[in-house]
Amino acid sequence: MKEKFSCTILQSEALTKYLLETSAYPREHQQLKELRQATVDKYSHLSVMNVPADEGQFLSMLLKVMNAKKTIEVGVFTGYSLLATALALPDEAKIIAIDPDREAYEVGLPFIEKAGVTHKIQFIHSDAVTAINQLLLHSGEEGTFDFAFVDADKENYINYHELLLKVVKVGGVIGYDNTLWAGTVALADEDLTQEWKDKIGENRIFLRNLNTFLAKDSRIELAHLSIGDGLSLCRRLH
Ligand SMILES: C[S@@+](CC[C@H](N)C(=O)[O-])C[C@H]1O[C@@H](n2cnc3c(N)ncnc32)[C@H](O)[C@@H]1O
Repeated sequence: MKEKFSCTILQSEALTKYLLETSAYPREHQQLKELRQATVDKYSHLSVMNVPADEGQFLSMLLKVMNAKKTIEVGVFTGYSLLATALALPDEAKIIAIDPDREAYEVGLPFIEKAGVTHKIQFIHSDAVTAINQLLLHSGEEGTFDFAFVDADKENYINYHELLLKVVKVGGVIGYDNTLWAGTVALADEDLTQEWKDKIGENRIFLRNLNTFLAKDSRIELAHLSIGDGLSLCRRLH
């Protein structure tokens, strides 16, 4: 039987709604709420690109437990995960945020400003491979970042991995978002309707390749989580 298209990887849409409405939305920061709503108003169905509130809260807790002070964000869009990160980090923190789409970032910027965390963020208007290479060549900051969050072009995740393993310190963590790609990484081609195929494109294949690669990579400790749309956490070992 062909699967019906759904962005949730939980058992049902109702369970996703329950989780968000019971535990996540009541604790969501006011500026995160407003940023999410502004994203829906401006981008309608593309607003699903924001990480969901429960994942934002997970990232926030992880960063605090790690005592993170320096992070890099690859793929910003309107900045939901960026704002969640900026709110979690201490005042002296530094976040490098990279995206070739400045317009989307500017949709979220008023909420980042209202939250009083703009001073922690350095936005780089660029594709991330170029920007990270520049950072590695010129900044002297190689191996100094506590955390990297990647939520961008899926075909480049494997390239980001090589670069970011140089950017994060030993013991630092890289998070790759969407690594279960709405559950489609587990489906055979014949299980996919045309609607699914149109929506998921080739990303399912890129992410499958990434998942297989990360599972074998002895340079990292891996935790592949079924939160949001799948989140792979990679801790640099040496
Ligand atoms: C899923 S959205 C990020 C959503 C964000 N994490 C949030 O919670 O709002 C993906 C973003 O990746 C960006 N992107 C695409 N190609 C990129 C590249 N080569 N380098 C950096 N960012 C890229 C897109 O412009 C888009 O804004």
